[in-house]
Amino acid sequence: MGNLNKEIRDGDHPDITEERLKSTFDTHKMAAQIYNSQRAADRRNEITSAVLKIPELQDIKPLPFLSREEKVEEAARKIGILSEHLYDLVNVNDGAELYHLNNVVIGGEGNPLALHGVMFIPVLQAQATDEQKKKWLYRAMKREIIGTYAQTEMGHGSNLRKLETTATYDKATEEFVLNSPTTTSMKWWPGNLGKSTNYAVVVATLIINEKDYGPHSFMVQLRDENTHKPLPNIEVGDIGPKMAYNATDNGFLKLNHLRIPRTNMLMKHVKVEKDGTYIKPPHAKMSYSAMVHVRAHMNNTMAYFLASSLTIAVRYSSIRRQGHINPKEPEVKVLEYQTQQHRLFPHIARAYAFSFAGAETVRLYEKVKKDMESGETELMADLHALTSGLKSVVTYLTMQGIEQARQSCGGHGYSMASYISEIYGIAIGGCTYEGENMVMLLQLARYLMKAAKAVKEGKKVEGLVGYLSAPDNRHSLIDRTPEKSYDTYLKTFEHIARQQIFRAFDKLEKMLTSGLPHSEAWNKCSVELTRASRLHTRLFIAQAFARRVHDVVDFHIKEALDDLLHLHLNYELLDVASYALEDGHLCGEQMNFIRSELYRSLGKIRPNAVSYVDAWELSDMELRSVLGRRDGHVYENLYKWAQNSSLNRTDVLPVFEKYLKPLMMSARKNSKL
Ligand SMILES: CC/C=C\C/C=C\C/C=C\C/C=C\C/C=C\C/C=C\CCCCC(=O)SCCNC(=O)CCNC(=O)[C@H](O)C(C)(C)COP(=O)(O)OP(=O)(O)OC[C@H]1O[C@@H](n2cnc3c(N)ncnc32)[C@H](O)[C@@H]1OP(=O)(O)O
Ligand SMILES: Cc1cc2nc3c(=O)[nH]c(=O)nc-3n(C[C@H](O)[C@H](O)[C@H](O)COP(=O)(O)OP(=O)(O)OC[C@H]3O[C@@H](n4cnc5c(N)ncnc54)[C@H](O)[C@@H]3O)c2cc1C
Repeated sequence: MGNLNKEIRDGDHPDITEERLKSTFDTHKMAAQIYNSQRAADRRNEITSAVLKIPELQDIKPLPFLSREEKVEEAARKIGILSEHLYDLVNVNDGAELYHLNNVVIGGEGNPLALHGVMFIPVLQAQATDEQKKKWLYRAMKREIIGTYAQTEMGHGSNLRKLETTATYDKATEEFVLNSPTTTSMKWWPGNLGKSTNYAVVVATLIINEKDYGPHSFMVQLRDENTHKPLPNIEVGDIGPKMAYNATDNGFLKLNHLRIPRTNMLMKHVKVEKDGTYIKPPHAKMSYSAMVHVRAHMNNTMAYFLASSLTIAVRYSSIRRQGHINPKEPEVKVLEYQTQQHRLFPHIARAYAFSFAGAETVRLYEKVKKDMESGETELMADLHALTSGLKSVVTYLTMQGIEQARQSCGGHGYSMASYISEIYGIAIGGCTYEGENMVMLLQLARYLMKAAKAVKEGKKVEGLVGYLSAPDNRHSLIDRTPEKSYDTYLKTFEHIARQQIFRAFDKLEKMLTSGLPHSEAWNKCSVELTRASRLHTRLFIAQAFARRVHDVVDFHIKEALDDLLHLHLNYELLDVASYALEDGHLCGEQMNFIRSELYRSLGKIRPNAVSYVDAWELSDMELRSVLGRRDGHVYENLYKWAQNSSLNRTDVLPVFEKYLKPLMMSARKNSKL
């Protein structure tokens, strides 16, 4: 039998090899859990190996040394080369393969086709008629045209019903007139809108006979297909540098009474007839499908960002030696410190948890997508509630985890050589895009309040909120849990979520009964409501993790995942325990039990720490991190990396002659006086 950890190679740093030799599980088999099948895990590695053989696809230099213009150009250059090799490298119908190829070759900072694949094609697939698909979708798939999804405006992103861009139907010419009447009505933010795309699905408020029908989707050609010049009545450009994503040209768009044919409205589910008759869709929110698509996939992309930063931090922590635990022994790896373990290991568990919750979400999303094709919309509300909560909780916890990973690398974590700050910048965009987190938590809260009302009225609720009708114990039995049975833990999470959901519900009801209008009462309860949404979502994540561990067959993988789950449940419970202490569901003694289980878990995870992150099988090319190098040879490569700095091109910079020398000369002269 070979090594269980598949990353071991001759010549690696002995400290990291020592870690890998301790692995109790096969890291490639674990990758099959993370990526949902052995085949998917194999394909990732095959794609990486194939990419490594194509010299033109390698980074010209480390990305942090590129200017914004160079980043945009470099991403576009690679997209060009990739298109020559695409069909040899991946199955183009497999989103996960495409996503992986993008991460390896280009990375997370963006590329000219990012929104084309993530939103433009999905919105056409879901909302275009067959005729419209023939006209645009197939051309888009062949990349004859490049598009984006232009919804957010300078003045409105969250509140779609107040979008100011109008699409007014002109019956006489059978056209829509698209107009941005104010500065705040300009589209502002859409990815790749600024410079790369020549088409966009524009979301605008539909007006027929002066009646407002709310947001609808329209296909708009922005630029000439040959010259790429903006078409008449269109102003378009880049919105400038951002915290991260700077290889992406997020853009603005002003439409000046632009006329488009009636048939450019996406009409699979909703229609405007020639005479202006409006035929409503089977479900009012069907046109929100592109957002739900991204939200459903965000658990996995966030898990990936979190796992990337943890891979960097854990590998580095295994070669970084500083300080002593036993003064008679050599300096220890910083990974030996309990504080370092507590800082990193719970986030490793979260990355796994998000990936497992993500797999369940994508399954539900695929089902709802299929249902919608035949006009069936029953599960749309469930999916919207689930993805709204997960999107918010997962992005927020990912942000926390990445920042802990950065800090755990000390000073070198702050250098772009770690690349963690870039990953952080990219990931935290997710707290905002696809629905600002608070706004989305409040969407889930609407669903939870409906369920709570039903339960109060004596009705039985099922599915994701089924636990609200289930029997509850007055006191948690957590310290009477047999090993490897997590039922009592999950019951405690259920109790906490249930209590908070009913607390918010009762508060809201009381205000409504006192005569407060619903929207005001809602606002006054909104902090409690968002807490309810978070706790419900964290319960779902814990349940999804437990369901996955339950289903695993391989003994060693199951055991390793079980250790992570144990850590996860204890850590997360401590984080939310105040809710259960308030009503005596948990007592002080049980808190001590949870804490001691948590510390025991850290020790259990420690020998496998490097293997848990190695199992994500993130290559050096995609990590783009000196600290996270697979071989552990960090220090000599940090020095090499710094040589890329343009400041090192000459020994003396012109600023010396210009500013520093006069400053010092004058100081010296003055001190002689
Ligand atoms: C590992 C990965 C493998 C493969 C990857 C494969 C593919 C990759 C796919 C995705 C990639 C993932 C990540 C991306 C990576 C990089 C990201 C790059 C770019 C980022 C792109 C970002 C793009 C954007 O940001 S687009 C703009 C997004 N904007 C928003 O989200 C706006 C938020 N606001 C809203 O959504 C709405 O305004 C609202 C929902 C808040 C309110 O809507 P509305 O005003 O219409 O509400 P009401 O009329 O009051 O109605 C409320 C009722 O409607 C129900 N509702 C709302 N929405 C839905 C829905 N979608 N479905 C069902 N029901 C819905 C709601 O529940 C209310 O119902 P109730 O009964 O009345 O309570
Ligand atoms: C990296 C990035 C990429 C993006 N890409 C795209 C894209 O491709 N296409 C596109 O169309 N858009 C895109 N966007 C825009 C993005 O979708 C919006 O910025 C996002 O939906 C938030 O809306 P907003 O900016 O209006 O926030 P605001 O709503 O102005 O948020 C400001 C504050 O107000 C609060 N708030 C607002 N409404 C409520 C409420 N009802 N209740 C309680 N609190 C509230 C929020 O919680 C927040 O704290 C992108 C944004 C980013 C950062």
